[in-house]
Amino acid sequence: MGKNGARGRKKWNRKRKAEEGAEKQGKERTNAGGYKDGQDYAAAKTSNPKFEAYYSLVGLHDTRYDNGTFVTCATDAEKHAERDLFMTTLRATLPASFRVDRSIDPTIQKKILEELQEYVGKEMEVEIELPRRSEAIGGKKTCIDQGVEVAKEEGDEEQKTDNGDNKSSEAQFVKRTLAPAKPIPFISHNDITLGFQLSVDRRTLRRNASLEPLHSFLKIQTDCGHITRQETVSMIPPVVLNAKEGMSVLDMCAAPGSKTCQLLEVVGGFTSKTEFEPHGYVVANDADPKRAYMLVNQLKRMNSPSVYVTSCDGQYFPILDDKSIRGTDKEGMFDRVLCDVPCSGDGTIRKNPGIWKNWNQLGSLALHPLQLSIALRGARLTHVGGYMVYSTCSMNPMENESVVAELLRITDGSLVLEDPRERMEGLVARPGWSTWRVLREGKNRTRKAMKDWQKKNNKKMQEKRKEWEAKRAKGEYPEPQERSTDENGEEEKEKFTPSPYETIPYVPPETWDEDALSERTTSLGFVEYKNYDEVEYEWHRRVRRSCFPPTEEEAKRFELHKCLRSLPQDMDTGGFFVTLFKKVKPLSKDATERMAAMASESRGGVDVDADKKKEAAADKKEQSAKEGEGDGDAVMSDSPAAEEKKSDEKSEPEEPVVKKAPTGKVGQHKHRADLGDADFIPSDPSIWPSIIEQYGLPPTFPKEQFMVRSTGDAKVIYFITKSIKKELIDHGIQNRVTVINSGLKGFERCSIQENTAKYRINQEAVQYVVPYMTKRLISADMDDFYACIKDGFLNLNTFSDSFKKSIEELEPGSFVVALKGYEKDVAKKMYLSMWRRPNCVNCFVAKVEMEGLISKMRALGYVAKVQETEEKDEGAAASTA
Ligand SMILES: C[S@@+](CC[C@H](N)C(=O)[O-])C[C@H]1O[C@@H](n2cnc3c(N)ncnc32)[C@H](O)[C@@H]1O
Repeated sequence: MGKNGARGRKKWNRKRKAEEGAEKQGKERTNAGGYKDGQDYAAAKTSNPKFEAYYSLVGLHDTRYDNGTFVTCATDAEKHAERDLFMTTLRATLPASFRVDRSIDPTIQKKILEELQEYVGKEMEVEIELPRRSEAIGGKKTCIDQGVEVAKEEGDEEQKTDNGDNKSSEAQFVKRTLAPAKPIPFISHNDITLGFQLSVDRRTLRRNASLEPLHSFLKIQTDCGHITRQETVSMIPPVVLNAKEGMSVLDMCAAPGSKTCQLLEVVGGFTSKTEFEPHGYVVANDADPKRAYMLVNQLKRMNSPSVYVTSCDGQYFPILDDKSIRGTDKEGMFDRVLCDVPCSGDGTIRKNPGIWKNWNQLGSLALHPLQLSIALRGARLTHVGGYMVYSTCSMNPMENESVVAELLRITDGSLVLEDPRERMEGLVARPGWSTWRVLREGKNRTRKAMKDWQKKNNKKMQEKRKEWEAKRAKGEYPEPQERSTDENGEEEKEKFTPSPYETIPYVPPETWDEDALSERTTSLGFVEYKNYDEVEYEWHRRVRRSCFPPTEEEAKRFELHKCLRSLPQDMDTGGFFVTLFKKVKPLSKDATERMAAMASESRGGVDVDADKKKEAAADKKEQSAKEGEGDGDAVMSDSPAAEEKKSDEKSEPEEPVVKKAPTGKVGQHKHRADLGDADFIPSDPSIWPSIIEQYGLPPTFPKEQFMVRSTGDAKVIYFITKSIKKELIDHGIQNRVTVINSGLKGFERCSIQENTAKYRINQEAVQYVVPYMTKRLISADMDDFYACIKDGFLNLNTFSDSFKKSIEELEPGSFVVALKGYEKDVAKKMYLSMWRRPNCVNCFVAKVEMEGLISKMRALGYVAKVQETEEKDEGAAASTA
């Protein structure tokens, strides 16, 4: 592992730690620059000369939106306007957006949408706190000001107080009218729009007293899984993937999991009314086990058994295809594969202002091979006839079109691009590029080197800037500096010659003439290559052949215009890139070999070698021990080396068979039973007779689907869906990847149950047990059901006589209460896991689920008695007044 790789990993780790820390404390994310979401935007530098010069040269501002299509800018003025729009949008705060879960019960969904309309369907009068230091950067208004201005231009009087010279640290407020939320038409189901984009950012939503009712409504609905707060562009890849109920989906780089949730809502749905459990599933994988654990937390609120969370390097995700899986002999394991790969993320600059400071073109070049390798593995894992989506939140062609083009080149006709635009109403996305320029930064300046240099050159730099500003005021632009050379005529690498353009704010190009733009990038230390032959030998690992644009003939064949490329100004979002591939035939042997070679070459932030070496040693040991035994790994052939081994049993494989795909940090979390490599195994048969007897479960009860983790003392029994068990677990996936989590808790052992079985029913999977229960299941009307949804000991006298009587007939211990009329409605899940004590009962339901149940009851038309009385009192008071 090179020095840079290690440094890169450290940076990733720091970022992850910050995210995870925030997640733990229930706080929002902190970005690399140390700014919290929305915090102190005004203080963040929203300019970066290299970023701006690079994107101006590569042609980011060369197209504009005109009457529903994108056209090439014909004049410099049009390019200027495009650039201005781009920069202004990047400096404005990002509107908050969310979507309503499409899989929830239609009655509940309708009620949520009605309540939402009351909050966001009309203009809202709010008081907005202006940023404390809102002095404009480069003469522009600050983000918050602009965000509000978009909603409505009024109250300029009040605004002046803060936009002028006022640098007071007192909070200042202005009254504003916010525009209604914008529907996101392509986030819909059964012709009902389920996605919304607000006219305020998340920070304003959180901190504004007048928006508190909306904020707490969104919070409660989010906690109980009815609403997901997600960026608009992040919702696009799952829609493009077009998964259906019952399908198998692989999310290769899934954490923190917003897209996994979206996919799960679709595939985890029921295909028929007679089904007890969903047939489809999502395998959510992430190389970093810690992030995979974050994902598990995120998915908890969905209460879905249809997800299987794994942790392995996506480049090594095991290939288990077998004729018996889903009854097909076609290549591939999954109907749909999402490759939302790690990327430089410059499309997220609006919510991560630290990127302004840290943006670096070398990052994109470094990620290119890893992205390609993950996508190639994804292609191999996709069923013939299935679809794969490749997406990034980067605007850089090195991470986007160049990866797509190389993928098409390697797979040589197995993959074709499809254009999803037609079925995505309201989506504004530019065509992908068929050609682009390849540049690299001259030197990877570390932050420390930059700081040292700045310290050293501070005075000099200031003089230069003054000189340059004076020239700029006169309308003259300085000539680029001569590069300093040493006595041998070699460029002096350690001395940084300040570029006249390396100032903040960056000044837009005076002319869009290519030479002038090129001069700017050169002066900022970029080197441009016309073709791969020009790349210096020492740069071959960074600037790959695959970074270069396709030939004319290839470009015609590849149809890269079908890729979706959206810039922030197009829909007032972040920037994104999405491509839809259809797999039309199996990959060639050549492509499969390239895939294996690429994976072993790429380092991608995962110490693949260390694990492979360990595996190789273990394999050797095992192989010699098992000499003479059959090949136990036959079903799970993976690398070409393994396949070769099968076809030629006698020859030694050139590469050892990798048994378990490497993860980011194997072994770090072994102390946690819910992490690490604790597989799902069948439960001990001796526990079942008492459970069956206690809850009156019939012989049809699927005991084999109730499994335990292989470590620990099997305190919890998990419900695993039939398809996850049959298609993944029974096919040995656990031997090949670290399994983080799956299923829902079905039964939990308890010590206080004296007379009855030792296992109580857990609320998580109660809906998969209730349909089989013939004992200890009682029904309650709305009032009694509502009375049960409380913390602590509930006195039996709080219930109606008939319900009290049903409870009294039960022996102490675990039982379930079902809402009358909904006993068989598994999808609504109006069930409560309860505990009977001598004179009282307890409800074993988590607080967030309690809130969800109450909100479902409201949707079903229930008005709680207390609330009814309060409403009556309020009505009476109003009429007296
Ligand atoms: C862009 S994020 C994914 C975002 C996610 N799809 C979502 O919607 O929330 C990229 C993820 O890829 C993971 N990653 C990095 N290298 C990987 C690899 N080689 N294989 C699989 N995952 C990887 C990172 O840990 C990170 O969580």
